[in-house]
Amino acid sequence: MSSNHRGKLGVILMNLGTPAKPTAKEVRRFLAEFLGDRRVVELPRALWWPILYGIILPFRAPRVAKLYEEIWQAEGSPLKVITEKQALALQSKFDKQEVLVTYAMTYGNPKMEQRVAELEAEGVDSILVLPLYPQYSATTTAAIYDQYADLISRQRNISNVKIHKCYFDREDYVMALAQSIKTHWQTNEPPEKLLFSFHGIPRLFVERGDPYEKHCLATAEMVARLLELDESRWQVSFQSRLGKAEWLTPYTDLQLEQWGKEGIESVDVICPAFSADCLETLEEIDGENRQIFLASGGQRFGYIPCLNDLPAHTDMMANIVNEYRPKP
Ligand SMILES: C=CC1=C(C)c2cc3[nH]c(cc4nc(cc5[nH]c(cc1n2)c(C)c5CCC(=O)O)C(CCC(=O)O)=C4C)c(C)c3C=C
Ligand SMILES: [Fe+2]
Ligand SMILES: [Fe+2]
Repeated sequence: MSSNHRGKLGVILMNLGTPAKPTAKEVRRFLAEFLGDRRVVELPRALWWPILYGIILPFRAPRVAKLYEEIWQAEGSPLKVITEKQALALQSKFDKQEVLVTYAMTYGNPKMEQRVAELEAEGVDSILVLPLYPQYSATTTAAIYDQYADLISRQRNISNVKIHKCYFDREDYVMALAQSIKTHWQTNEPPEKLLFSFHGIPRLFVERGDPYEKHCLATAEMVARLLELDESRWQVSFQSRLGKAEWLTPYTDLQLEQWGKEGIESVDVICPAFSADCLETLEEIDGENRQIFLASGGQRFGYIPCLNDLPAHTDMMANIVNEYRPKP
């Protein structure tokens, strides 16, 4: 190795995963893997398996498959299509001899283990796993750490992997969000209310120590401050709850319904916990929740897309990558 050799870094962008096809069979396969993870559902297995296999999978898979069908693109599920674009955009920032970028999914394919093996075969000296979850939660980010722990538990000479835990308060991340909102307001009149809708998690997880809620509130506050928004103009809410237990509140759908009924005419919704548009944003927010707001009296509903492959998002990822590059 020459004295100025920095070492070749592999980068794996990681997101949650998505079904391979919008069919009941593939959605069932995906949900079984995802909802079978103890990080996602903590109930004792003896209690959870009968509910999952007896009720949730048989009823939810065909229903959710139809929703996936509505958003499916020619190249596949939006989450996967966008993650591929993000990896390509990030790769374009680096010489492949120095930084090699790929992506993986926690559930479904491609898996982290496969990508680590591919990158090692390409001769990388170390690997950065970048979970594309700005706000840390045990339900998402820790599941990635578990997969890494499982991988190295089967290795003698363990892979040289670092994982970037979270980036909810990075200046370049909150600036990218603020900029995307400003851009939206250049072509759409700013609304009466801006709603920051984050994916929910059960309240009990937060009570047991998950910092996710704090991270979400911090992100929203930083963005609102950058936009110089008065407190009365913005609000945080949580979406996508599942089951009967209490999740983080206020719930996005109920908040929008209440605003519609109270005479709020215009709302914009942004979903900062999602780094790529997916079922939960395109169908649940831009579809279902739009209808809820309009049906309860609202007049104008705007959806501000995720950061996806926006240049500011790619720049932020490149900044994180540079922080992990070995010094020359
Ligand atoms: C117990 C259930 C769930 C927890 C906890 C949860 C946390 C969580 N999820 C995301 C990001 C995404 N979730 C997505 C889909 C999705 N999420 C759940 C359940 C929980 N999520 C389900 C059952 C599904 C599948 C769809 C459905 O059946 O409703 C996705 C999108 C996948 C796609 O294919 O488009 C993402 C992304 C976060 C960030 C999070 C906690 C912080
Ligand atoms: Fe989810
Ligand atoms: Fe949903």
